[in-house]
Amino acid sequence: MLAEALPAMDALVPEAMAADTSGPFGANPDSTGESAILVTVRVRPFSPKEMTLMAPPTPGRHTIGSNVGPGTMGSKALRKVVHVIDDRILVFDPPEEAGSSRFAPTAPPAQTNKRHKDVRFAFDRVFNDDATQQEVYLGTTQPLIDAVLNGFNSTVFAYGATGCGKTHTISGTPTDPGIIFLTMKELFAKIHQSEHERVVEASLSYLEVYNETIRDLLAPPGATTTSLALREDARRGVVVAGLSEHVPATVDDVMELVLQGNKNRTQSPTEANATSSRSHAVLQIHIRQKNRAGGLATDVLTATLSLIDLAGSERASVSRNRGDRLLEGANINRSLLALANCINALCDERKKRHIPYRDSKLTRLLKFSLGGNCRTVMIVCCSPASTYFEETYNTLKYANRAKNIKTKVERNSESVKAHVSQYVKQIKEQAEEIKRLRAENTALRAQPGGRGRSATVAVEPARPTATLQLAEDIRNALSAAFDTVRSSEWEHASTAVVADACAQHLEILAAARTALAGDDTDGTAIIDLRRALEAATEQIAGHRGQVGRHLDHTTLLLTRYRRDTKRADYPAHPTAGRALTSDQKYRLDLERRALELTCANTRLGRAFELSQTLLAGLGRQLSTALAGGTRLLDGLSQLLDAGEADAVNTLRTLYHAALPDFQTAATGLATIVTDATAAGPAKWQVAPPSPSRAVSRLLTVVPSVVPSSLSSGRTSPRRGPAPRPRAGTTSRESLGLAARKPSVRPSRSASSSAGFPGPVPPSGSVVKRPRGVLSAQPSLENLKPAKRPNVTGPSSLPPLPPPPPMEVVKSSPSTRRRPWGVTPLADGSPGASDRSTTPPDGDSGAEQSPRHEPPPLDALPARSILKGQRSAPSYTRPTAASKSHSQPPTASATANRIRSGGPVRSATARRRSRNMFDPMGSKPIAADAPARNRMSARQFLEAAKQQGAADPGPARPAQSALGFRSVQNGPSN
Ligand SMILES: Nc1ncnc2c1ncn2[C@@H]1O[C@H](COP(=O)(O)OP(=O)(O)OP(=O)(O)O)[C@@H](O)[C@H]1O
Repeated sequence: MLAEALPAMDALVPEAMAADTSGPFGANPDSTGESAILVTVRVRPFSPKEMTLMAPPTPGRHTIGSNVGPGTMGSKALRKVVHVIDDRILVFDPPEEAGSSRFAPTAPPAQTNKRHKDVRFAFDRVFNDDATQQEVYLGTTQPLIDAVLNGFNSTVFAYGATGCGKTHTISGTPTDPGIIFLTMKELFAKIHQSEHERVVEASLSYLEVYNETIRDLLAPPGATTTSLALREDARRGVVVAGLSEHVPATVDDVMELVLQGNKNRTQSPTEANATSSRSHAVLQIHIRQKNRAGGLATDVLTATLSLIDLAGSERASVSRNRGDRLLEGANINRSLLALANCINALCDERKKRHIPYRDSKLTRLLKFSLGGNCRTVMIVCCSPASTYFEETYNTLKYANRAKNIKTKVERNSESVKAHVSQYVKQIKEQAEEIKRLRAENTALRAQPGGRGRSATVAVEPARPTATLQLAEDIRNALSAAFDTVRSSEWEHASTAVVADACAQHLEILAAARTALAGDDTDGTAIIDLRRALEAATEQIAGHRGQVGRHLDHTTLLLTRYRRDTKRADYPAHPTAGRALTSDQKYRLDLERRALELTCANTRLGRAFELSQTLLAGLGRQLSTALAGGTRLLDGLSQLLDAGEADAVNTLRTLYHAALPDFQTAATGLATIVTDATAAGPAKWQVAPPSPSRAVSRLLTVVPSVVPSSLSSGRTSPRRGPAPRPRAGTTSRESLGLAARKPSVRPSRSASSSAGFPGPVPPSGSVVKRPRGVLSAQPSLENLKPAKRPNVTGPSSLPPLPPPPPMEVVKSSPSTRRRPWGVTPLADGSPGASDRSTTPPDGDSGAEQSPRHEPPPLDALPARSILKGQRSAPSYTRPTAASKSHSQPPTASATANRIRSGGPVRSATARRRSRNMFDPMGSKPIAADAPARNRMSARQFLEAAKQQGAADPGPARPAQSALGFRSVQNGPSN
């Protein structure tokens, strides 16, 4: 009859309610990761007390307790206010007769004046009073177990008025266990099943919220149990500080802990419920799992399953509580009201911006279950009796509202990159386990009948030799299958490591390319560098493609081989199940486990070995990069030695752009070497290579290359115009540095036709940089013009002749000559200007400045020019006294030291700079490269000679060997 009435009932259900019933488990997230809270209702049977107030008893009706007698009908007569229609729909307070007529259409309608609410509710699942614990478990919590094992947080909470069956549903009784036990049983069974593939760690905590304080229900003896603090953690959500965590090994351990916690839970008899829970109890199981087979990066899945038994709401008038009970009741009601407010706000788009979670401890605890990353199931418990009329109605209303709450579900997966030292640890652990398993197996083999095994395994009568043979065959098949797997895994692991390295390489190159992208494109060397970088990127991308394909292939092979191992195992054998003794099965299990571990170990070993090799390779690459960097620095310092203003400005920019890359490379190198060192010796597999000598050497020089200001928030280089010379100093022009304004870049043809800009030092002279240029190395902002005597005001000065990039003094080793305009201080360091200083040879005729007189060109060895002040006599080398208030070493000196690995330049470095003027020094110079890059020292001198002879005029634009033009404008009026 009920079934006949159903279509009619369906038609009566409002659309809005019916719409939410799609799919029994709305807890599954949709494509946006949103998951509606699954709301289920459980109607408990009438209690014996309620039964006594009811009449007449319905035959076959379920009651709580078996010795319930028929009740009497009177003024206090109870009626049933909740009618379950089907597993989705219930009706609250239908008119008794109308309700009856609905269920029994043939019955005549009775007359009644009483108004009934007659509200129909649709939920994701409705359990009638005859539903068993198992049914409730299957319909609510069971689907969450897979979710938890897949890394999704999940919560189940029971909600309802006092005495409506929340504790019964969540905890149950020893004879009729509830959701906690059933969940744990299945969870642990699943963990056990996957133990060969995954390492699963389960821990458990149990707390109660009593009178707005949080107490640990499983606190170790002596530990404080009261008032634990709640904290919010961005990663783990809400965390209770100081809560004890327990690691149960079996489901029995879990039950023992839960029972112990329940004993500690605050429970008191009330008018409404003899075993009323006076607190909200929260049991949390934290699962953390990762694959046994370690790879380069291991995915770690974490999830928390919370099972919550809320305290029930109660009306003081009904419960007639006094004293402590009254206070408890008030607190319970307050927190449940806060919960109801949160539910309201979560369902109301206008209020969604502020959810009042902070109003109670309970709502703070449930914050992520209601509005966060969690799949949530709400079990609403209600009594069918009319004594609970208001409570049940309110409960159902809130439950109906809660259906609209959506949580955002995300998988808690984090990828943990395996450190080389982790491989070592894992390999060691697994090697020990293999050893132990093999030893156990051997011991078992040595004892026919398997009597040596643990007492838990029953001793079975010896089987005929045929079964022994069968076991042996299976064992051989297993070994063979695992051998294939092992070699395949070996290859797979290698490919995976290479693929990973490729990806990292590409990342590094991409970063370098981005860094270069913003550079001054006029520097040909930079353009070439960028091209080289792009070519390398393409090459590696191609390589990665190949490796990727290979990886796919090895993955396929591996899957196939692993399937073969399963086939070789004894459960797959048609007769093995019956023929083998449990001892034999046990041994085969051991064998399989040992083989699995051997495979994993081989794979790890391979990954470790390859990682080490790649790290060493990367170290080498970085050291090459650093060496390239030092050559770049060297080139820059040479250009700076040339003292041309445009070159200085451009190079300053380039130089500062290069420094951060340099620092990154240096830091990367340091990390690699630290990693390689930290890995420690892995004697049984491969010894980690010690950092190469080159790498160590580079490490020692890195700090001197990267200015300390960079590592501690570098002050940004001055990129604007150079500081104006202070009054009393000579203008830039007078120092031979070009004015900034007319920074016209030369065309290529102009640059090739232009020659050496200024005079060349005479034979037997050494070239000295004007004091102040590169005075503090390597940051160019320290570049200041040397102080010159303030001869006249700028406006009265006639145009100056082109200034020399370097100052020249005689290079007689015995004679220490001061450069023009520089007087050594008493301590021997270069000092103030001194016009009275005897000018160098050949300077005597110069009216304005003797230093402008070109010395005989051919007298100067090319090396002297190219090396600048490096070959200067002791003047440039500071004395002990000057070192003490020390200038940092010059850029070229540092670069030189890095390049040569010490204070002495290598023969190669000297030869290179003698033969070819390649400021970047990092690439072979192509035959068709621009002339400025191909100019040898000899050509350089020739050009300079011609230029010097052809046009010594003072106002000629100067052109450096790199093509940067220094425009000599003369003082402006
Ligand atoms: N489905 C059911 N089947 C049999 N007995 C039930 C069922 N639900 C509840 N009971 C019984 O009803 C009584 C009250 O239930 P329970 O203690 O679980 O209520 P509660 O909602 O937890 O109350 P409180 O909020 O006060 O703790 C208990 O004796 C319990 O065994």
